[in-house]
This record gives sequence, C-alpha cells and structure tokens, in this order.
Amino acid sequence: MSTRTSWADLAANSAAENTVAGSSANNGSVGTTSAAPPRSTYVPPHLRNRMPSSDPPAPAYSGPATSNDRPGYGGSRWGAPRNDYRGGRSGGWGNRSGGWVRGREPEVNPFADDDDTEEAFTEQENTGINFDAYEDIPVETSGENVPPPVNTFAEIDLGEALNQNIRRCKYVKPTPVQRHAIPISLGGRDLMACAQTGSGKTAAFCFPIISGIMKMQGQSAQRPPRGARAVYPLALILSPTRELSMQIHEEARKFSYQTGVKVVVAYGGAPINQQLRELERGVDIIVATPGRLVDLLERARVSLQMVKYLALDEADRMLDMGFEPQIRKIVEQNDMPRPGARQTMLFSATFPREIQRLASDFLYNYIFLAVGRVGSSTDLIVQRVEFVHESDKRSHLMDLLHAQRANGVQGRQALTLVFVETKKGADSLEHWLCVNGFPATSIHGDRTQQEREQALRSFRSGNTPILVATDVAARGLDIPHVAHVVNFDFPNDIDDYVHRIGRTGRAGKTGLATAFFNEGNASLARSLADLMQESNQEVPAWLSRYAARSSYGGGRNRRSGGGRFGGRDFRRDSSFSRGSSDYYGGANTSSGHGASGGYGGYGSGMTSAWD
Ligand SMILES: Nc1ncnc2c1ncn2[C@@H]1O[C@H](COP(=O)(O)OP(=O)(O)OP(=O)(O)O)[C@@H](O)[C@H]1O
Repeated sequence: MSTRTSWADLAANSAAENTVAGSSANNGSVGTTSAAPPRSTYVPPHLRNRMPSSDPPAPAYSGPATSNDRPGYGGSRWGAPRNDYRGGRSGGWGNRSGGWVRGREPEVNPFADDDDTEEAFTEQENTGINFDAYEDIPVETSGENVPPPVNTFAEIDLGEALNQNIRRCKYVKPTPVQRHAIPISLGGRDLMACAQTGSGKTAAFCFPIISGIMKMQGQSAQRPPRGARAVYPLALILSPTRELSMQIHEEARKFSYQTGVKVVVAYGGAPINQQLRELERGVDIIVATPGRLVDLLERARVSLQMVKYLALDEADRMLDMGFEPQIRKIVEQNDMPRPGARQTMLFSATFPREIQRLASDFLYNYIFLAVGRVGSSTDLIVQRVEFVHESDKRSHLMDLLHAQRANGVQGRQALTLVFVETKKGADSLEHWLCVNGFPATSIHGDRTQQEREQALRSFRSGNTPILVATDVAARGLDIPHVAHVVNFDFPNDIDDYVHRIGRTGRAGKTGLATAFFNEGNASLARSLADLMQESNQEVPAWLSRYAARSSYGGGRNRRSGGGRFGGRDFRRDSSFSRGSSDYYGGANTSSGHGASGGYGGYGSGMTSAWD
C-alpha cells in the first residue's frame, strides 16, 4: 500500500499530468518545473513536490521579525511569535522541519502552475474574461445602511499584498457580486449573498476575510490559553464537498500569498494526522467540510473561540436537511462567538426562502444581496432540453458526443461533464463510454478520495475529456474548460439543475447545457420552463405544454415570489411578520453598473432601475 496521501498525490500527479497535457496540446512545453525535495527534509503535505517560491521574497522576509514586520507565517497577530501561544508543542517544529526554519519558511508560490495549465488549452480557448456580460444584471440589496458598491479594486482598501495577488490572478476589475459584497463585508456587516454560478463569489468572501486578518496582524488581541493543544483560527470557511473545500483552499492560498495569512484545509477521506500537522504549523483561515471539522472539534484540536469570520459557501446546501444538524453543532454548540460578535457571510447561487429563514438564525442585522434573480442561471449558458426516453439516453448521448467530435470540439480537448442520478449509474455509464471509444472517468461518493481526486485531475487536464458525475460535482467546482454539461438524468430539484449547468459558462465565458427530459421529470416542467425563460432561452413547445399541465415542483415555487425583481429577500415577504426594522431596513435595486442612483441614500426606501 502506498503511504502517500491524497494531497501529496495531488501535487505529484498534477506535475505529471501537466506534462502530459502540455504535450497533448502540441505546444511542446513541459508543464512543470517542480522537483521533489530531498527525502530527509520534512515538508508539509501541501508543499510537497514543489520548489520554494521563485518570486522575490516579500519585504517581510528580509528583516528581523517584529510584530509589525511579519515574516511569512512566523509572525503573529498577537504581536509575538506564534510559538508563544502554542505552548510546549511549538518547540519541536524547528527540529521537525529539517531545513525549514520556523518563522522563516519559504512560502510556496501558489501561482507557479497556473500558466502551465493554461498552455494546454490555449489553442482551444483563450477568449479571456468577458465580465461585460454581467454588467446589466439587476442587483438588489436590502437591509439597513447598505454600504455603496465600488467599481474598481483600487477603490477598496484591501492592502497592498492582497492587491498584488489580485493582479497576479489577472483580475482586472471586480465582478458585480464582488463590487457589492466586498464593501459590505469590509464594512463589518453580515451578508446573505446570492449570485449566479461562476460569477466570482469565492473571491467575494475571501478578500474581506484575508484583508481583515491582515489588519489584525500586529494588533494586540485576546490570546488563547497558554499551552493549549488546540489551534485557534480567526476565520472558518465551510463548504459541502471535499473537492470544493480543496478548491477554495487553493484559491485562498493564492489570494493570501505573501500576506502572512495562513490557510489550511481539512476534509474527510484523507488522513487526519496530516491535516493535524498542517494545522499545528499555524492557521488563520481554516477551510473545511463539516464532518471533518466536527471530528477536529470533538478531539479538541480546533477551537472556534477566536473566529472573527464565518463563511458558508453553497450556504443553502449547508443549511438543508442533510447538513443543518452538523452546521448547528459547529456554529451554535461550540465556542464560536455569537452572531454580532463574529461576522457571518452566506453565499450561494440559489437560496430557497425557507433556507433564508433558517439562515437568519446565524446572522446579525444582515444585508441581503441578490445579483440577478435568486436561483437564476446565467444567460452565458445556452440551455437545450431534449425529450429522451430512458431507454434511448445512451444512444442519444453518443450522438451528442459524436457531433462534438465532428465539430472538432472534442479533438481540441473541450470538456464534457455528464450528470447522472446514482453512483452505480455513474460507474456503468463511464464503463459504457470507455468501451465505445470515449475516454471517460467518474466522480461519486462510492469512489475513494484518491480516485475522486485523480478523476478530477484527469478531467481538468484534458486527459480524460468526459467526466460522469453525481451531484457531488454539481456545486462550486471551477473547471475552466468545461464546454458542455449534459444532464443525462434530470435532477430532482431545479436548484440542483442551476448548479449543475453552472459548471460551464463561467467567468464571462459561454457554455452549453443539454438536458434529457421525459415523463418521469414532468413535475419539474414548469420550474424548468420558467428558469429557461428568465435566462432568455428558447423553451421547446412540448416543454411548455408539460409546464401548462403541471404545478411547480422541485423547489421552484420556494424561490419565486413577488414581482420580477421583488420578493427575493424573505424578510420582504408579507408572511414574515416580525414587523420590526431590525430585520428589514429597506431595499435598493440597481443594475450591475449603474448603481449610483440606488445608493444615494443609505438603505432608505426602494428604487428600481428597470421597471
Ligand atoms: N474579478 C475577477 N476577474 C476575473 N476573473 C474572476 C474574477 N473573480 C473571479 N474570477 C474567476 O471566475 C471564476 C469563477 O469564480 P468562482 O468559482 O468564485 O465562482 P462562484 O460564483 O463561486 O461559482 P459557483 O456558484 O459555481 O460556486 C474563477 O475561475 C475565478 O478565478
């Protein structure tokens, strides 16, 4: 048995695959310059198989550490070296780390692999980001004293190190959700934000957290108990799947590069000891799946006592029946500061009303932000629905894939993501595709974590351009070159459909989504037809006929309400009768860019730029 963990494996294989992907794109470039460190050197898991940063060291490294001149991860927000508050445990790390002197660890450059990955795809797609596509999206905010949006990153005081990383990410200007959400969070307000898939929500919650922690650096603050075994993160980001947590961690590492803010990830299916070791090396932001975090809390290895920021990504999923008890345990039954004493941010592309109601338990005097209609899909995705009987689905899929090949899309590594309902169904479709000459892999809950990660890597790199997936891959995953999402089995909830198709058409790029629909899905006909109409898609006549016959199903009716742009913040429902202004202080609506009109008076009344 290999003792290699999923993280080490990830690093090792991504290097190998970049090479393959690079050559398969015929650009002749080798995808990595990484080399394994000598065996005798202890290297934390996420640093393995990588060389220390080739960037010039941050100024903070160049001088002696003081509370205001923080080295990489060695300084501390408490104005003293971290060793101070980690008591007896910390002494061992200097020895343990071999050549990596504590407090002077070279920080791995998380941007190092970016260009290699892109090179594999440059011939196929290099359209750049077209955020103009989002400019006229209606934006609605409600709540008291809503801070005004910004138009540029330069207008926001995020700190130079973070600004530098934003430039490294090639983010030229903020997306609409970022323009609104970042000032709200920097203003210290709780936030429930709903914005379309692929519109940059991750950065919208990461930037204020990182910036806030940077500002805390060097400030004196409450110290954790001396000799405590637990670690005391300042921020907690929860997400529903392991792969999404890994992805958020990767993103957050980029955003926090050379800021002195350390991000650690903890998720199930991977060895906990390795994650514990990583946590012990210092953590400011912990990104976690709920199950693994509960485990860490029960072992008293993580304390949430110092948490200043709590972010729930895919918040509606985190608060639905499956996850809610765990989330309540983490947030309400541990030592996390209460709403008001911490800052809470909830983000998703969908937010059913009853989940909004539930979520309000976690929030204090919050602002509700909706970019686009709650639960709508982006116009960037061309949606097609085809009536296909169960027995014809495979041959129909084959036709689609052949057509793609004939158009040259497949040959140029465009990626196709095929969603099915069951794990068995995923295995069998994967097998059938492979047998029929279409390289496919699969991701679902019955596969080991290593297999799941391997499947994603292989898909991402273009080595296996078809991924058959259950809903485990439906939310949040940002795989840049997915050109086509096929709903082979239609989901049971229209919100799941929104998230699934949202794996394409991201960051201003266009995408295609094809759904197979038959009598078995009739209860969702109306929801689907409405959704398609809202996103300016052509609704086939047969679907309209189904829709006319059916009532709302699968969640659509939970979301819609009021006029076209109204009734999205559940606090505005007439049925919500707390009748007090501390719940709802007013609403603003504006277009994505022409926001000034709506924000002249902070949070008073309601204006509309469209009606
Ligand atoms: N300001 C920006 N400029 C350019 N690209 C951006 C910007 N903000 C985010 N992106 C890119 O857009 C893509 C989508 O972002 P992200 O994954 O955060 O979307 P999301 O809204 O969280 O989607 P989902 O609802 O599917 O989780 C990412 O590749 C990200 O790097």
